[in-house]
Amino acid sequence: MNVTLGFIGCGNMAKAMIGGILKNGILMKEQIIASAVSDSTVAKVSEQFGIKTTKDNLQVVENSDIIFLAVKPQYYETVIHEIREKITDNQIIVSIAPGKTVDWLGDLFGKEVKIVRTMPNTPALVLEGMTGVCKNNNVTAEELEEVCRILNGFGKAAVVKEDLMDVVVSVSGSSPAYVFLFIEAMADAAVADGMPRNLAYEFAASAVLGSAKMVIETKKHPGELKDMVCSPGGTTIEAIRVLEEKGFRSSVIEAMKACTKKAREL
Ligand SMILES: NC(=O)C1=CN([C@@H]2O[C@H](COP(=O)(O)OP(=O)(O)OC[C@H]3O[C@@H](n4cnc5c(N)ncnc54)[C@H](OP(=O)(O)O)[C@@H]3O)[C@@H](O)[C@H]2O)C=CC1
Ligand SMILES: O=C(O)[C@@H]1CCC=N1
Repeated sequence: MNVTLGFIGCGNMAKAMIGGILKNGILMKEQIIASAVSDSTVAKVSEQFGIKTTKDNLQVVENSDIIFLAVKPQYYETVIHEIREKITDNQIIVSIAPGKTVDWLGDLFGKEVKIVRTMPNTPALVLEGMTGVCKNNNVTAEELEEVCRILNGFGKAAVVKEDLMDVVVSVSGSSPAYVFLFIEAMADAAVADGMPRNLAYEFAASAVLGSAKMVIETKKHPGELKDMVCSPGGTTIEAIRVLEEKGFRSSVIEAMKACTKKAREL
C-alpha cells in the first residue's frame, strides 16, 4: 500500500498493530512512524520494529496520511488539542479508544476532519485481530476501504453501526483478557492434576484455538459443537454440569455487560 501511517502513543495496542502490519508486509517499516512520552518506549519500539519513533506528536502528524490515536482515552483531549491545527483535509484520524464517539472527536478537532472510529484487539500481533469500524461523514467509502485494508492486514475488520461500538469493546477489544484468564484457569487445573505447566498451557491454548476455528469454519451453532463433545454418561457433561452450577455462562454475560457499561461511560 502506498500510504504513510502514524501512531500517537505506542503501547500494547499500537505495538500489536504495528507488529501485525509488518509481519503481514502490507506496509514497510519506512512507512510507519510512532510517538511516545518516555525515552525508553521511543528507543524500545524503534529497536523492536525498525520504524521511526519520536517524542514529538506533531512529527507524526507531519509524516502520516493516516494517524492512529493510540493513547489512553483520558489523554485524547490533550493530544487532539496539541495536533488539531496541523491536521489537513486529506488526513484520516483513526481512533482506537472505547467510548469516544465520532461526534465527540469531531467537536474536539473543531473543524471538518476525517474520522474513523475503531475497536481493535491485541491478537492483531499474530494476524488474528478483529476490529469493529465506523466513520464520520467526511470519510468517503474509498477512504474507509483503505483503512479497512490496513485493519484486514492484521486480521479482520467489520463495519458496524456506531451504537454497537461499545458492544465491540466487550466482545472483541477486551475479550482476549477473559480468554487468557480461561486458558490460565484450565492450565491451573491441569497442573493441579499433575501436568507440567508449559504442557498445560499448550493443551489449554490449543483447545481454545481449535474450538474457535470450529465455530468459524463449520458455522455450526456453538451449542451443537458442545453437544458433539458431550458423550452420554461421559466426562464432558460432568464438567458442563459443574460450570453451569457455578454460573459460568451468567458470569461471562454479567462481566461483559459491565465492560460495555464502562465503555459507554468513558
Ligand atoms: N490494550 C488493548 O488490548 C486495547 C487497547 N485499546 C485502546 O488503545 C489505546 C491505548 O491503549 P494501550 O496500548 O493498552 O495503552 P498503553 O498504556 O500500553 O500505551 C499508551 C501509550 O501512549 C503513550 N502516551 C501517553 N501519553 C501520550 C501523549 N501525550 N502523546 C503521545 N503518546 C502518549 C505512552 O507512552 P509511554 O510508553 O512513553 O508511557 C504509551 O506508549 C487506549 O485508548 C485503549 O483503550 C483498544 C483496544 C484494545
Ligand atoms: O481495557 C481497556 O480499557 C482497553 C479497551 C479495550 C481493551 N483494552
